[in-house]
Amino acid sequence: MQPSPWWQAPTQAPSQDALAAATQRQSQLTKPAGALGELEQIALQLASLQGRECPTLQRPWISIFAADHGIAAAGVSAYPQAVTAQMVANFAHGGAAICVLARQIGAAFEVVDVGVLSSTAALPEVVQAKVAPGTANLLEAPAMTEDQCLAALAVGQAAVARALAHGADIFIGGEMGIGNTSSASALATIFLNTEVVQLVGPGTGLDAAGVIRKASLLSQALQLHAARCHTPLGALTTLGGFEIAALCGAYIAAAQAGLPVLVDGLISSVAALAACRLHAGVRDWLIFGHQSAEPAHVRVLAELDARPLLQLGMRLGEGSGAASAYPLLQLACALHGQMATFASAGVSTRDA
Ligand SMILES: Cc1cc2ncn([C@H]3O[C@H](COP(=O)(O)O)[C@@H](O)[C@H]3O)c2cc1C
Ligand SMILES: O=C(O)c1cccnc1
Repeated sequence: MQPSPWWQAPTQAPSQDALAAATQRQSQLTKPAGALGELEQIALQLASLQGRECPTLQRPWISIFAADHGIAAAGVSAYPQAVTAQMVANFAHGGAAICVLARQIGAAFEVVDVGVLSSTAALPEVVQAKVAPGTANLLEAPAMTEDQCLAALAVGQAAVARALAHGADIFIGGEMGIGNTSSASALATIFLNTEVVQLVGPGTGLDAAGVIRKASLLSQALQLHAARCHTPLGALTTLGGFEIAALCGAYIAAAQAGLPVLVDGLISSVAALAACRLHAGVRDWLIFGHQSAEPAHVRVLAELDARPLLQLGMRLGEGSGAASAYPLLQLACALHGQMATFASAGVSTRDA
């Protein structure tokens, strides 16, 4: 008998005792019950994930997974495929939006080549983990083989191991891959059991005609591959990108290690949905940073029963929405841990 794969191993269980203690504490803080809204919920979730009444966050970690997509050859992006590798260099040199955000929030930052078409080996800052130089064009063939998909999942697992070795207390995954809104929309179509035209959007900035063409191409690809997409792993293998599979593997590994995850936009959320379909225990460990302007995101978030913290009209990826939401998590922890109680401050309670 084959041993079970690592990604099926148990995830950690959030602490119900810590949740109860944090809920009790929150009821005593000097504010009307519920008045801090989602910040209260975030503090409670983090308490249950960290197993203590008063959670803190000090060491955020960001891994950006970069990979190319064969379907980019069909002109489904507003930008050329070469931008993937060019942006990897930009990440390595600290010039991308996520690099600025990482510095602002004091996050450790790495970029991982999990499948960029050209070599990134000349950039010493880039973690070399290339599964293959880009996926196949899913208009013609499955994006990857199952072995490649498993290898990409393991690239995410290895990133979480580096985060843990660093002492990270929250994991942010990001992605870079021209064409990956196509891959993500196709995957979401399968996971949401809907029509691709309901989900497809402009990505980097297609015009209306471009979006219609993208939907039509993806609809063809989904017809071609329908028989392969009946299992979560089959769908991920057939329609995914290497960076999406790596994010998926990272989310599973984080949940197994008890490391909270802050999820980014559409592409990251599709990877999170794939992770939850592969392993339902992942969901407890996910916090959702923002709702992207890419139209499919709101649907994917609803499927995950997620309430994102921010809605800023961002549609970048790279982990940027998650990194932007991180300061709110810190504020939630500070409020929860530092506010006075009704008793300590001598403030009358509601029923007094
Ligand atoms: C300069 C530049 C920087 C980016 N950073 C993230 N993306 C984002 O855009 C891509 C997905 O959109 P589509 O499917 O339309 O290609 C991904 O690489 C994503 O991370 C970028 C895109 C560009 C052009
Ligand atoms: O929401 C995202 O992750 C996103 C949207 C558009 C382009 N790239 C990423």
